[in-house]
Amino acid sequence: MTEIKRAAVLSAGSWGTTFGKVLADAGREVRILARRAQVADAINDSHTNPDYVPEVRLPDAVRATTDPAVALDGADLVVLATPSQALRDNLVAWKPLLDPAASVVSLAKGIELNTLLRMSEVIAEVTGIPTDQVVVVTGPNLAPEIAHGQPTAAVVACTDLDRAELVQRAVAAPYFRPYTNTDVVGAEIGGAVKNVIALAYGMASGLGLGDNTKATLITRGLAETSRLGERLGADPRTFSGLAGLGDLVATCSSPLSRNHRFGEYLGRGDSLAAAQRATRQTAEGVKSCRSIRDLAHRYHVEMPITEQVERVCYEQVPPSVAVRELMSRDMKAE
Ligand SMILES: NC(=O)C1=CN([C@@H]2O[C@H](COP(=O)(O)OP(=O)(O)OC[C@H]3O[C@@H](n4cnc5c(N)ncnc54)[C@H](O)[C@@H]3O)[C@@H](O)[C@H]2O)C=CC1
Ligand SMILES: O=C(CO)COP(=O)(O)O
Repeated sequence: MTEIKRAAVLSAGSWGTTFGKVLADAGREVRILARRAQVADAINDSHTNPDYVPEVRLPDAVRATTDPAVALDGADLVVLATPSQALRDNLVAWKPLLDPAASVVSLAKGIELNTLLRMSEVIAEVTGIPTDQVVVVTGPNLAPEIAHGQPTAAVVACTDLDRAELVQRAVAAPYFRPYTNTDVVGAEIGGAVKNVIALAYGMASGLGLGDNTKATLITRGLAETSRLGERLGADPRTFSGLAGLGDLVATCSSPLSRNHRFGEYLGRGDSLAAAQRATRQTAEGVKSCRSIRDLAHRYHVEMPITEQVERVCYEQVPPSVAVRELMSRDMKAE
C-alpha cells in the first residue's frame, strides 16, 4: 500500500473541519466538502470555519469545495464526517466518485436507526467496498480541544492491520497520537454507546447530583457497553482503552460535549425540542439511544441506563423517575 497523499473530508462540521486540520498538520493535502458555499468560501479565503471551529486558523493545505467530485478527485483517503443517520443517503450520492482502492475512514459515532447497523457496516453495504478497507477513527477526541492543538490520543481500527498502520501514519500529528486496533466492532460500539451514557451523565448534572452518582454512571455505563460489545464479537480489552473508557470519561465529564450538554438541559427539565434548539450541533446519543436499545433487545443484552435514556427522550419519563427506576432494580453481583 502506498503512503496516503490526499484526503477528502466529507462534511465541514465541527469534527470534519478539525480532522481536516489534523490531516494537514500530519502532512496531507486536504479537501473538505461543505454543503454551504459560505462555509467553503470562509475556509478558502480566510482559513476559518467560524460556524463550527471558531477562532482557529486552518492550515493552507486545507482547501474546501461544495462539489463532491472535486473533493474526491485523486483522494486516496476518504474521511466520512457526516452525522450517523445522514451517512447512508449521502454515501449513495458519493459512491460513484470514490476511488475503489481508497481507504475509507468513518468518524461518526452512532448506530443506524431501523437497520441497527454500525457505520462501517453501512459504508460496506452502500459502497460495496470490502470491510478491510474501512477504518474507524475514535477515542477521546473533543473537536474544540483538538482544534486548539491540545494533545490527545486516538484509535485507528481496521480489520486489516497493515491498513490501520497506513492510516495511523497518515493522521499522526504532533498533538494527535493514534494507536492501531483490529477490533472494529469494539471501537464502534464504544464510540456509539458513550454518547448515550454522556446524556445520562448530563442529566445527573442537570438534576444537581454529585460525583458518586456520576462515577456510578461511568462505571455501570462501561459495564453495559462491554456487555453489548462482547455479545457482538468485540474484544473486551477495547473497552478499557481509548475507544471505551477514554472516550466515555472525556465525553461524560466535559461541558464541551454536545451529548453532555443535551443531557444537562433534559435534567433541568427542558423538553427534547428545547434541548435540540439549545445545542444546535449533532448530539448522536439522542437518536442512537433508540437504535442501541433495539440492538440490546435483539441480542438479549441488559442495558438499563440506555433503556432509561431512551424513555426520557421519547416516552416523557422525567429524569428523576429514570434515576429512581435505575436505583430500584433487582440486587445482583457486580
Ligand atoms: N465534534 C466532536 O468533537 C466529535 C464528533 N464525532 C462524531 O462525528 C460526527 C459528526 O459530528 P460533528 O462534526 O461534530 O457534527 P456537527 O453538528 O458539528 O456537524 C455536522 C456536519 O454534517 C453536516 N450535515 C448535517 N446533516 C447532514 C445531512 N443530512 N447531509 C449531509 N450533511 C449533513 C452539517 O452541515 C455539518 O457540516 C458525529 O457522528 C459525531 O459523533 C466524533 C468525534 C469527535
Ligand atoms: O465524540 C466526542 C468526543 O470523543 C464528541 O462528543 P460530543 O458529540 O458529545 O460532543
